[in-house]
Amino acid sequence: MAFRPQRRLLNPVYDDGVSKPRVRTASGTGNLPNPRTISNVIHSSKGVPTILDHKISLHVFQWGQFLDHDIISTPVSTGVNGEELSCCETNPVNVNTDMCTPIYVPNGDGFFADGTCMNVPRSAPALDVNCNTPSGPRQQLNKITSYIDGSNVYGSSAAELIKLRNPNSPEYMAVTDGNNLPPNNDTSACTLTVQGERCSIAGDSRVNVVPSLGSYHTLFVQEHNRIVNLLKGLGWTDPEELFQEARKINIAQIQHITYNEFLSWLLTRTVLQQNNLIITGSRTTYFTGYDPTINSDITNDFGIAYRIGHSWIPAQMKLHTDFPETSDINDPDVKNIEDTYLNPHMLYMRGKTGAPRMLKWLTETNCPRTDRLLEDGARNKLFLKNGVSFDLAALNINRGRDHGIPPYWKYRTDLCGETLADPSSWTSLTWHDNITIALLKSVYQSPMDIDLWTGVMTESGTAVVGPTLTCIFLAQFRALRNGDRYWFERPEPEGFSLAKLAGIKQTSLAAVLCANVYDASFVIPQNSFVTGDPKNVFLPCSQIPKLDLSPWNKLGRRNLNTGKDEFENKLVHLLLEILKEGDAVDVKE
Ligand code: HEM
Ligand SMILES: [Ca+2]
Repeated sequence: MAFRPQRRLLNPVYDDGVSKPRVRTASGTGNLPNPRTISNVIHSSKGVPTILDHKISLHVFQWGQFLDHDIISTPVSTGVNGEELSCCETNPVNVNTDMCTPIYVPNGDGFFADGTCMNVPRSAPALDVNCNTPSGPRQQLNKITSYIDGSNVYGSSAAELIKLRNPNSPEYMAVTDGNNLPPNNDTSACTLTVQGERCSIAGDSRVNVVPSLGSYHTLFVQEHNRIVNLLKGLGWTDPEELFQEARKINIAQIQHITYNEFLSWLLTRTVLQQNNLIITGSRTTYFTGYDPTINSDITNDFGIAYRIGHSWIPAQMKLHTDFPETSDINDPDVKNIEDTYLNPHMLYMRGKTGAPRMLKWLTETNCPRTDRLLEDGARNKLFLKNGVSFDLAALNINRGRDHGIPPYWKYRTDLCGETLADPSSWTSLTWHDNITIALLKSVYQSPMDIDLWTGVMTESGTAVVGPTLTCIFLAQFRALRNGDRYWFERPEPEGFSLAKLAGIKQTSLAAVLCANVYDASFVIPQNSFVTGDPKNVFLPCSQIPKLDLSPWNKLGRRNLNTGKDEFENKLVHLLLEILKEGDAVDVKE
């Protein structure tokens, strides 16, 4: 259900105990550093060329954001008619601190002019059922469903979904201009460049933020329609049944890819294994970890910490260009990211083939390294329009304080079980290297003041992300699987039969890309996230294991696809299952 309050891993720390943003230092003397100052000192990539991670592709970046948009969207305060608030008062003491938390840029910034103020409304407070302010500390909302349920594709409510389905053939999701997303009639939802371009609608309202995100939304709408066609070929006819089953399969794929590929890289398979979060290769067992008492709601703390993905934002967006094609010199295939925010133009370029070209570019390009640095296009030029822009790092730090998120060290002790002899000593920062500690020291009065986002962005360790972030992630991703009644590895009717489940477990991001954007002969890394690993083989799309829908066959004795006898098919299927089972690496839950 959408519009539920976010849960918390730790109790909030507000300035007045209940609502005012955290502003004071741990020692009680003076205020915390300005978020823009922290951003300049810790998160600036000025003068540092982007360091790419040669092991991973930009699908890590794009899956990361797409997943974020399935599980969390925090609404902000608005005026009575939903209009944007103006939070930047000339005199900061006049700021309405219930609804506003503007960032006043300190003078001599180097990028923003003296006197610049970033207009930042506070996240809206959750009200009780009578729309009154509840007693106790201020809580924030999630306006989408926390479950990984493809709400970014299908919407978070029946009312949203109806606008996204094809009204004439309701088994399909609506598409426009061939394969683009349906138009948003509100043309202010994005900036349009050329006649004929449209802002899009999708299951999540942030679809227009960057074109690569739009290309992912397109991919999963297309994938829905492709599954519908496959089911039709297997004898499915009822439009509603077709829609619901295709949706269920599409969501199952998203869940599978998230845990089996994305999280397997981010947290490592070993950590997933230790925490019972591995999707087993088993073809004979269901997932039995479902616990109806677990609340899967997104946690506020996770919503701040998962912004680690802002480190993966690339400096530029690009379209794949086929050899010997050349780019249009007046409208090149590569653009700085600040020229692509809330602008779908790239998706409309080259005869509206932008979406598949962008997806191909994501496959063939390395992702920026997971570190504390943000590209200039995100840290100085976020949402640049008419000379006004934002700093995404400063926004993250500021948002954490708006939500009363406790400082970083509290998560180490109170959530992750570390014992710190003296959290006020800089030597307590065991997960930080010396250079980073020196930088933190130059801006924060005490290690007990370090904001959660900055703390986890600067942590190092042996894995991709540091131990505290791993601990926060595990708490969330455990809840998202173990508390989901509709988790795809559960038996029917919520989940699937074992045969169907085995068919779903064949899928991967590569398989979805092969089915929708590449030719059968295209050679793709089998795991399209972790492209630079020698163990990861490259295969032509025709040989990439793919979603196997044969267990969905509703046809009588003859399968129209193969012309084979159904009984014969079943026998072959059973034999294959037995053979596969023999070599499957099976971890019993
Ligand atoms: C070009 C790409 C991206 C842009 C422009 C972008 C921009 C933003 C902005 C403007 C916010 C709200 C900031 C605030 O006022 O608090 C935000 C929130 C967030 N971002 Fe990103 N982001 C991008 C990519 C990513 C990626 C790759 C991830 C994760 C892998 C991510 C995770 C999040 C999360 C978890 C939130 C909090 C969402 C909420 O609570 O509503 N973002 N992002
Ligand atoms: Ca969701």
